[in-house]
Amino acid sequence: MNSASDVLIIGGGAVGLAIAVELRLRGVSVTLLSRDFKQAASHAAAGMLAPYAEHLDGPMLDLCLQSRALYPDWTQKLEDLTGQSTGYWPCGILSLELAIEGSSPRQRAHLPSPHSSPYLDTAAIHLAQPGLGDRVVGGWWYAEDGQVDNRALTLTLRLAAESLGVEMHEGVEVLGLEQRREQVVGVQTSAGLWRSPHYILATGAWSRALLPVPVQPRKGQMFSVTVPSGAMASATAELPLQQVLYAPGAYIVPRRDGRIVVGATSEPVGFMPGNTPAGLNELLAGAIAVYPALQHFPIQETWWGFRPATPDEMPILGPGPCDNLTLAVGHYRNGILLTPMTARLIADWVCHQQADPLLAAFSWQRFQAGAGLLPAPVPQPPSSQASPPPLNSAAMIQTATPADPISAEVPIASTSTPDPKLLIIAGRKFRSRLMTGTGKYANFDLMRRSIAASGSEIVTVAVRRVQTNAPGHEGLGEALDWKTLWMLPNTAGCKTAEEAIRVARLGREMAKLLGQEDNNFVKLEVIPDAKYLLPDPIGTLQAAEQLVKEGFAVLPYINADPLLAKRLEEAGCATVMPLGSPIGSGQGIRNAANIQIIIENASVPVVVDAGIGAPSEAAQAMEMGADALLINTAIAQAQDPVLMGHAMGLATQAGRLAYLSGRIPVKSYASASSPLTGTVTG
Ligand SMILES: Cc1cc2nc3c(=O)[nH]c(=O)nc-3n(C[C@H](O)[C@H](O)[C@H](O)COP(=O)(O)OP(=O)(O)OC[C@H]3O[C@@H](n4cnc5c(N)ncnc54)[C@H](O)[C@@H]3O)c2cc1C
Ligand SMILES: CC(=O)[C@@H](O)[C@H](O)COP(=O)(O)O
Repeated sequence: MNSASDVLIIGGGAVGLAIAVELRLRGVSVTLLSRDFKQAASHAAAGMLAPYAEHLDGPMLDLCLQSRALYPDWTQKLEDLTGQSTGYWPCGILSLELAIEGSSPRQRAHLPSPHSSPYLDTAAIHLAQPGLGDRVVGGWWYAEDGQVDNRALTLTLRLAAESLGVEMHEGVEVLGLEQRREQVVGVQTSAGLWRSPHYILATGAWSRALLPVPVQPRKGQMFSVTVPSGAMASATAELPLQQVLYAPGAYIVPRRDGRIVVGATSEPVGFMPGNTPAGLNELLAGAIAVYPALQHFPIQETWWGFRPATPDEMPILGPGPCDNLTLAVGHYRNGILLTPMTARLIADWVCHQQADPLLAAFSWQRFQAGAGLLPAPVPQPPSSQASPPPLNSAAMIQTATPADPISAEVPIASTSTPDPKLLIIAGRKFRSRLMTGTGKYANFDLMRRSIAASGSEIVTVAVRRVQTNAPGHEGLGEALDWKTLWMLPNTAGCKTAEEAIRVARLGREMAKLLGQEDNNFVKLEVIPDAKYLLPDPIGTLQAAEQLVKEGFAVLPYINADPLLAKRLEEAGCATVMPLGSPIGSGQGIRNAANIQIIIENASVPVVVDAGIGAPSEAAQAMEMGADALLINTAIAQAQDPVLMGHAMGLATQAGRLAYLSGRIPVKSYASASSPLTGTVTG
């Protein structure tokens, strides 16, 4: 076992390194473990310091402005410590407005300036920056924004950390945090167990592997060119670009050493590595439109990186869910800019347990409760009308009252960490992870009470059957309270992509008519096969691509095919919904291995849909790491649907909590529960 210093930092990107330096300067001993410096977003970034050009607002703007203000002294201090340049350059940023192709540039209206920065019209902007393309019709001059050479900065931070005596271990991967009650008691790593009094998580886009924080990778591709000597302004041998050009299609960041860095795509493709022709094409076209001379500059390098994105695009900073765990993750697009302020705030917290008021807006707990939630997430004990069989109440997990729904996520007697993560689909937040159906119920009253008992917030409705008043569906649209439930129109009954697209559009209208104006969700089912009700993968992909283009949040029902799931995710689907076994079969999870692969690779929520027959199977899917479930037949056709709804709701929660807790490994042999040594003989 390795005994670390006062503080153990996990992650050696700019954020982890800067915190290490700041803590050492305050006399704290620090160990830093990092898997791979080269994979860090800090290495891949463009290094813009752009709170204005990025159009930030609220507490995020405050944080970024304070961080930008720290940059001159902070970089000077690092340069004094190491003798190395950070490439900090307060060069200003020109944020450009482009005419839409085909429209008259003169007719293009511009947005008001967000920070009373000067707007430059067409003539002024071409004067301010010679060589701009014809499509540039104006823009804002943000004199206080600038840049730092992020690679030079991270190198300088590493040298500073080393020279200050930070114990750094590059190439060490942290595999898991060992938690006991509200304490981290150690970290399991590729180089053994480490213990420390305090831990800081600074693992960027990879944070979710260690803690269930809502951080997702958002890939960005980049390239760089070098300015050829012939392109220097001849009289002065000056570089042709002296400021950052920030445009909708691409940004262009000239470095002082003659490189020009161009970025960046923004792709929700998980951790898929590599530059792609489409990505580079997008950047090349965007950059050449802004600054045409660039098309003749030799390409120097192409690369990519993963931004750590949170649902609200703000970082997660400050105390974590354990007493001795501090979080500094999720800096998304502005982590280089936010590095000095993050280091200062985190060091204040660790050294003095002093939380700057600004930190409140960046707490991990903001994802636990609050805005955007529908109000009925708790599985409700069945009402007296449901005539439940006698239950041993002492054996039941207690649930909270409806007035306290969030606490019901955790069994009351438990000391485990509550699930900090909401289910987020297409930006909409839900507390319940169980979706339910509306078919096959004996009557609407039973349906309403079963859904309420399950705690489900998302309820799917077969658009075609409602529209045609199919048996059991007459008046179904009006039978549920859509003020408290979120409608998921589905395309059941559609055999082809074309039909499904048509029905999805009808579903959107139906949701509107029933009061959900902003509901763009559709559960996409393309099912040509009546016997097994298996979905058509090709038709599903085709329909999904079209519906995504039309602005739908598409939740496709699929066989558990990992490659198809990835293709659908790449096409922009909001979830993937692999079936456990055929619809209504009650066979449970018959394809666990493939569902596991889908879960491991998905960056969108994975909803296990269809075939679940019993609560143990619901729990099984959630224990595997599914984000949510959809269950219809097992509830609607149970002998007591209301009671079964309740059971399924609890099983979904139990499975989720078990997944978050981390189950013990399966072993071939027994291991005694009490010590084998030191026992009394006789
Ligand atoms: C293409 C691109 C352009 C960008 N441009 C800008 C910009 O212009 N301006 C700006 O301010 N920001 C920009 N960003 C965002 C910025 O780069 C990030 O927000 C910031 O670098 C995050 O820093 P970090 O230290 O938190 O994470 P990272 O730099 O990603 O570092 C995380 C480190 O943790 C390590 N790690 C992860 N898991 C483990 C584990 N289990 N065990 C051990 N080590 C682990 C990783 O190996 C990595 O070294 C850009 C990002 C990208 C990808
Ligand atoms: C209602 C619905 O969408 C079903 O088609 C879904 O697939 C659930 O399947 P089970 O009825 O097997 O739970």
